[in-house]
Amino acid sequence: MSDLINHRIRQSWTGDGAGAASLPDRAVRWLGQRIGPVGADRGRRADSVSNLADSALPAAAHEDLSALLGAENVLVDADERLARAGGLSYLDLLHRRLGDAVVAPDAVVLPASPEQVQAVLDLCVRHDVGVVPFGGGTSVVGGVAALRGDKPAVIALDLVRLDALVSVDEQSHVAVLQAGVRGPEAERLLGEHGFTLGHVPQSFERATIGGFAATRSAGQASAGYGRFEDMVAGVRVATPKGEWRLGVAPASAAGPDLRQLAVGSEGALGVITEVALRVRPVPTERRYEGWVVDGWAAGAEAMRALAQNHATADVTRLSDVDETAVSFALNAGLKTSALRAYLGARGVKHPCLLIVGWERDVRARQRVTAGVLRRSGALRIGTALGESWRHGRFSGPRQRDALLDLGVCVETLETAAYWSRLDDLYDAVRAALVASLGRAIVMCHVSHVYETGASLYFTVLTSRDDADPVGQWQRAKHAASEAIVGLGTITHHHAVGVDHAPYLEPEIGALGLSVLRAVKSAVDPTGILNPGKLLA
Ligand SMILES: Cc1cc2nc3c(=O)[nH]c(=O)nc-3n(C[C@H](O)[C@H](O)[C@H](O)COP(=O)(O)OP(=O)(O)OC[C@H]3O[C@@H](n4cnc5c(N)ncnc54)[C@H](O)[C@@H]3O)c2cc1C
Repeated sequence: MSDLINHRIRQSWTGDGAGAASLPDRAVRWLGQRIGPVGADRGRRADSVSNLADSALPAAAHEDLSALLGAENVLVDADERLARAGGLSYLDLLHRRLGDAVVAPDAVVLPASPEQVQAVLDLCVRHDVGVVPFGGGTSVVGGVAALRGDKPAVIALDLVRLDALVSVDEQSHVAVLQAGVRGPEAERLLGEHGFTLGHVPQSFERATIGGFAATRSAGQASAGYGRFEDMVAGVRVATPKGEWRLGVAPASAAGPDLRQLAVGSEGALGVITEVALRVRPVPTERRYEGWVVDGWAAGAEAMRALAQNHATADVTRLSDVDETAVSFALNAGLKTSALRAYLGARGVKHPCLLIVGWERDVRARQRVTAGVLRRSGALRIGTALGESWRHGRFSGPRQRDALLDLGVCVETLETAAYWSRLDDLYDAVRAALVASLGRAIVMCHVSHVYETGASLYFTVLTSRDDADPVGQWQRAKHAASEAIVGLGTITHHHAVGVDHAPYLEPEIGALGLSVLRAVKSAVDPTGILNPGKLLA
């Protein structure tokens, strides 16, 4: 099939462009001055995709899957296959925008229960068909790429129909959700019982419970609610060797915690069908504040002081000088010139924005946090800035679409390190990106803090190199990854997928890798699960 007109293909966060943000003219001009040519004529979207191969799903497998799930839940038409052809990284979106050939799964399969997921796996073992577990498809590391490995065909096992709240143990504060429930629906279902998960990554609107667990996701409020793995009390996992259920008590000394083999398994060790989660009462009050600190080093010290004095807010976040400047420049709603004047009058030369937000025990905790921040030299700007951040907290992906439309290469990468290495890591990654990209804005924030260290989340904006747009980002990403090795982790929350697989061994060692391979061969001896991910 060639030159297929396809409206389902995901060229953006919003898919068809509805709901996409647009950037004010002055922001576009400001960007052009900083990174070179940008403009409406540079972000063309293809309305066609070339060379989508016909489905290679063997007829016998198709028949068996249809008998199991009903023909309407085994989709082989191009639209459905293209809609699951990869995730949402810059390169994923770029390939589709440019109309490049895409690799799509041979079929999309929609089981409706954990039992059906298990039966699909059994069937795929018999027919030797690869399986890509597909949640919200928001992976930015190639986690849902339709790779076949040594298999003749691969299906996307979309968990969208596993959309139920299974149970709520109100006494223990544990709820069981099926894997395909998306972030907002999880909050709605739990909210009916007076609970919240408090897991709000920027991909919240689309990503799923199963995807959060499979990638060790971290939400914007991780300082208060924990990373997703901290919330996981138990898992139900389908594997080619049968079902695995783990998690019978809040804590256990019965050997290594095998739940952690499912959490972060990225679809390579099993399909997570249900997750038991620690939940908390819905907050009755919230307060978000903006603070400013002078310079990145002072900001990082303030974050460390908060973490080590147990004074973090539920959201605790620091932007570096460049990210602060960009958010002032791109955010038309903020009265940024007045703010700059105020900061100048207070002697702040290199403003770095700090956002802190509390969702329980607000008054008492706010006093503790504020005390540490003041001692760290930070200035409170007020709740307007904090609330403005809270309201725009999910708008990043829409702004990314608007930037892609202008021909901007925009991508993010993340890592984490101990406090003693954080500055070195920050400098090394920045230097690698700038050396590779030339004229670029490289900005960073800390949004996940621990007593022992913090994450670093870099965002890069540069004018797209039309002669070699893919190579432009691949070289920069490689340079940044090389800079990370030895100083921090190759991924703090985006997971390994395809993109980080070459860097797994330097991080966990050859022995670590062989332990993971041994586990894989125990649960998936013929290697049908997510070929080429995690363990490339
Ligand atoms: C704009 C944007 C912002 C983001 N912000 C954040 C953020 O703030 N924090 C964060 O942690 N991540 C973030 N991400 C990354 C991504 O959203 C997370 O990795 C998320 O956890 C993936 O969930 P998903 O349901 O979309 O999974 P998918 O993308 O569908 O899958 C991700 C991986 O998990 C596997 N998988 C999915 N479901 C299952 C299952 N049920 N069983 C077994 N394996 C499964 C897939 O095979 C794949 O390898 C962001 C991504 C984007 C595009």
